[in-house]
Parts: sequence; C-alpha cells; structure tokens
Amino acid sequence: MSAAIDLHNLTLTYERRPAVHHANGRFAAGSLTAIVGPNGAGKSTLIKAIAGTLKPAAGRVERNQLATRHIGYLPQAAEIDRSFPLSVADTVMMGAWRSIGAFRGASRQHAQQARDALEAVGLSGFDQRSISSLSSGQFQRVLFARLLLQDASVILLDEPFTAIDARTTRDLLQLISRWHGQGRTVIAVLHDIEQVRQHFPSTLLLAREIIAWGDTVDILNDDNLRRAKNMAEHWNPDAQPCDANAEQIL
Ligand SMILES: Nc1ncnc2c1ncn2[C@@H]1O[C@H](COP(=O)(O)OP(=O)(O)OP(=O)(O)O)[C@@H](O)[C@H]1O
Repeated sequence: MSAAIDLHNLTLTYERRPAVHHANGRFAAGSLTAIVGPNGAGKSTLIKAIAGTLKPAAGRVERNQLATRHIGYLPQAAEIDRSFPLSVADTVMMGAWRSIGAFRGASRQHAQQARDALEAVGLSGFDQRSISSLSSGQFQRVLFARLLLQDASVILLDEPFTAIDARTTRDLLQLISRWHGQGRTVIAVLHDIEQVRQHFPSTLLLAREIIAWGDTVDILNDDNLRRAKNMAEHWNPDAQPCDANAEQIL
C-alpha cells in the first residue's frame, strides 16, 4: 500500500520558462503532506509532474516502481469538465476503469463498489443523478468516491477544498485522514495554513524553489513564510532555466 516519491533535481518549465527549479527531496511512504506557497509558486505544476502528466525539463520524479494506476490524481476543479452527460455512478466507476477494461463494461461488483464508495462520502442514493446537477461540494464528494474505487497507493489532490462548503471539507478531511491511517501516501496542495497545521503532519513550502520541507510544526513559521513570499515576489518570469547540476533529459 505504501510508496515513497522522490524528487531528483527536478526542474519544470513551460515553453522553457522555469516554474519549479531544482527540487530535491522525498515524500516518505505513508506520509501526509501539504504543499503550500504563494500564488504562482509552482504547486500545481509540481503535482502534475508527480502525477506524470507533465514531463520534467530536467531531473526526475522517482516513483519507486509504482505503476501509474496506483497514483490517484484529483486536478483543480477548474480543470474538470462536468458538462459531459455522465451519471454519478459512471463517474465513480471510472476510478476502476483499469480493472473494468475499456470494452468489458462494469460488473455488478463494480456497481456495488461504486454504491459503497458513494455511501462512504455521504451520497447514498445519488448513483443515477447527472453530474451536471450536483453542487460543487457534492461533485467533490463524487470525485473522492472515484479515488476510493481506484484504491491508489499515492493520492494527489490539487486544492481539493477550494469553493467547497465547510461540512464537505470536514467530511473529506476525515477521508484523507483515513487514507493516511491505511498507509497511503497523500499529497495535497492547500492554501489554508490553519487547516494544514491541524490536519497535515508534513509540509513542503514552495516558491518556485523548495523553501522548506519537513514536519509542519517546524516549517510553518513566520520566517519561512516571509522567505516564500519574498522569493515569489522577486521571481523573474523571463529567467531561463539554469543548467547547474541539472540532468537534462529532454
Ligand atoms: N499551462 C501553462 N503554460 C504556461 N505557463 C503556465 C502554465 N501553467 C502554469 N504556468 C505558470 O507557471 C507558474 C506556476 O504556476 P502553478 O499553477 O503551478 O502555480 P500554483 O502555485 O499552483 O499557483 P496558484 O496557487 O495560484 O494556483 C505560474 O507563473 C504560471 O503562470
């Protein structure tokens, strides 16, 4: 169930402009980590690289023989199109598509698993609803149910509570804590520092470079937060990626 993720001198760019520079470190197997930092700090970019949807410009993400299907990735809500005419049950079952297969169709067992997952996120009886008819909070619960079906060892969440009501946030935080208790490695991009202090034992503070990474109680101090803010404010968006210590792979 557990898996570590290592960053080796990782540099991520968009059209050769660096968004994350020379990141090194390890998300320990079974750890629960918040990635925090100012706007534009590269948090989403880093999580995309860990998920494998963005290729590094230099360095690498070491997934320690973990297959992509063992990584569950929930992008920011803005990146998900829910105008698609899909039912809640079908959306949840997409979490198990690798075991269902592209052409075989879902079995009764998958349908039951989807109902169980919906019950676990407080949405019993919602299976036949269209996803376009759900509130933001309900839809986020559906996406967490989909992650439950995927049964991933590593779970990546990009701002999972943005524009989500307090009750849903509380319920989904409980689910995250359960995943952590089961030994899964969970990494979440978050903005609410108090929430991080209360629920996330580890923190990676990012401002294009890693400012600090370790136990949340040690990392989230005024000095580090000020350094992150300064670094983000003084970042030159037109800088070229520097090659120092880089292991160019593209
Ligand atoms: N698809 C893209 N093409 C070009 N530049 C991008 C792209 N996505 C992000 N960027 C740029 O990369 C930098 C890092 O963006 P990213 O979204 O990773 O930051 P973030 O820390 O997640 O920000 P926020 O907290 O505002 O969501 C920003 O300067 C952003 O404008």
